[in-house]
Amino acid sequence: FLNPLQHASRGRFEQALASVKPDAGVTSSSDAQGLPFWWEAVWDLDMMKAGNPGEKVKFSDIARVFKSNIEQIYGGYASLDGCPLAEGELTDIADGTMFVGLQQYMRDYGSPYKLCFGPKSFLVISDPVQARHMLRDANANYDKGVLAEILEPIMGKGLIPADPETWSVRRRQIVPAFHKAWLKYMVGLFGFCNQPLIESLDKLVKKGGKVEMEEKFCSVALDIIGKSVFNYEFGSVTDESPVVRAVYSALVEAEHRSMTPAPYWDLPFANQLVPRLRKFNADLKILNDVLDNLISRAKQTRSVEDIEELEKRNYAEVDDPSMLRFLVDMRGADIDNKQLRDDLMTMLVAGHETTAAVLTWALFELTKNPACMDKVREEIDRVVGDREPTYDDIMEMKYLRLVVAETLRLYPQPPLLIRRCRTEDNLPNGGGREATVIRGMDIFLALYNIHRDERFWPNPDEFDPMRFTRPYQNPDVPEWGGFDPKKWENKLCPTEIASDFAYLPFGGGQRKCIGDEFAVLEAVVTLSMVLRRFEFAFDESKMTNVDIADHPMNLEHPVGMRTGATIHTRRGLNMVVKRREI
Ligand code: HEM
Repeated sequence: FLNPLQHASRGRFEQALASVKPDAGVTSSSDAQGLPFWWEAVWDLDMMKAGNPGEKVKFSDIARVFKSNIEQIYGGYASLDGCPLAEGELTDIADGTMFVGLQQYMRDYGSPYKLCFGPKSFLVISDPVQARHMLRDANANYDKGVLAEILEPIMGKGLIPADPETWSVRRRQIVPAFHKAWLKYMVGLFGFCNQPLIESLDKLVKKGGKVEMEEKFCSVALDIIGKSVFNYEFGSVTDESPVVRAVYSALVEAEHRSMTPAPYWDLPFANQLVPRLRKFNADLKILNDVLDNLISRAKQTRSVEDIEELEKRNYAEVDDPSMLRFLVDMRGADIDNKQLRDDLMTMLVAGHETTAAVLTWALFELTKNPACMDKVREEIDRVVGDREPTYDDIMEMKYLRLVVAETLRLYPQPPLLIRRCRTEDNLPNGGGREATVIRGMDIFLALYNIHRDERFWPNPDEFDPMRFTRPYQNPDVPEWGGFDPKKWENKLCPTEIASDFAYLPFGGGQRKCIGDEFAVLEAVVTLSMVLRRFEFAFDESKMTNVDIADHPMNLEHPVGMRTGATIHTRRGLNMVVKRREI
């Protein structure tokens, strides 16, 4: 449908424009960037089509889009939604550093702007008021769009990609699994799972001390998530089994897909013919077999209980404290095998690399900031010493929790959230401009941009964990409620509420991360155990000649590290480690 339209419309509309304004000065920002306006109409129609699967785009829609585009071009706007257009290079999305480019566009165009990659376009939102609207107030108007399509082969209908109907049933059943008694028990498990990491670092110290810490953190996070979610021992810190390789391969493919604009995996016979897809499918089978096995075993020993009873369990006496056990035992829970597997797979993917990324960046920032490192160590020495930390210790180590929070502000992983508009919606202006989001529009919510915007975070690029203890208001953005430390007083970490949606490492609103507390507890335990025992310095021999301050998230970074966003190309956090003298 769209191709002939593109060809036919090109000449006619350019002619039509010329006759209306024969020597018109260029008024549309899209024209100013060399994008012909008919493309915008095609994009807008393409959105509507995507938002309407199975339904034909009506003639009235086509007429409306073209009329509106012509009006808006002459009214000085660029596209149907009234947003300026930015033109992207496809390579920007393929190399995993797209969010750095998105920040530059935000400085040029504000929020929102429309980013066009060849035939595809995304509305990019970089404003807390608009984020609050989309994530919380008008959440029902949006779904996971492109993300759900990409993740479906791996996570099926797990919570992250789930459509709103599946999501509302599953979320209600999974939330109780993260109850307080379980989280407290998990803290002990985190300490236990960190012991092999300590031993492995000790061995490396004896061999000269060179270590790639991102890989180590990935391994410990995998061991933790395997044990806590389905009581499975990956043992990845000490070994690399075929199952561990299969997990990494599935993660790599998920990453790759999330940055590949063309869904080549959907092409006929691609799964049989493309070697990387054949490997991916084989790895996914290994993983699914393991999960299916664990699920059948858990179901064979099912002992049904009410949620209230399950939440009161004495975990010290429970054989299998895993989340799988809880979900299987819950009375009235939907325990369809496929759904359980999708949920477990989702936890595995969601809870592994994200935590590994925050650990990696925290160590990176602390190594760069010795004064912060000293403060962290003073706290760990005073509160925990050589013990394994408890839940109460973590509550007492406020500075270390703030270090984790500040790391998540500077390096949110994921750096953007993806949505698709289900019903036409109007965005408030906030600190940007009002816009109409048309049905089917794909959206990037650029967390990285919001987290590093000086209108919401003074000295935004500075690593300053104590910023979360200071209130902040900005009268220039009256719709934004500011940052209020009192609003997170009884929580583990600052929240989206305390920052009125300017701090969103775990998202916000109804689809907020379900594992946020789990992740912070895990990060604090791991950092406190590692930093108590070891000293780290950057491995100079691995550095490139690119200035450290230039591109903190760039591929050419001196330590070659990025967030887990592209595991397959990462070069890791190369360090020299030695035992700490206490
Ligand atoms: C530092 C670690 C983590 C970060 C930064 C993080 C970040 C996020 C973000 C930003 C979202 C919202 C996605 C969206 O709105 O599109 C999310 C959702 C989710 N996360 Fe996490 N996450 C982390 C750890 C975990 C852990 C440990 C688990 C599970 C054990 C987990 C499970 C989930 C699930 C199931 C969702 C989907 C929730 C829903 O849609 O209802 N995450 N996470």
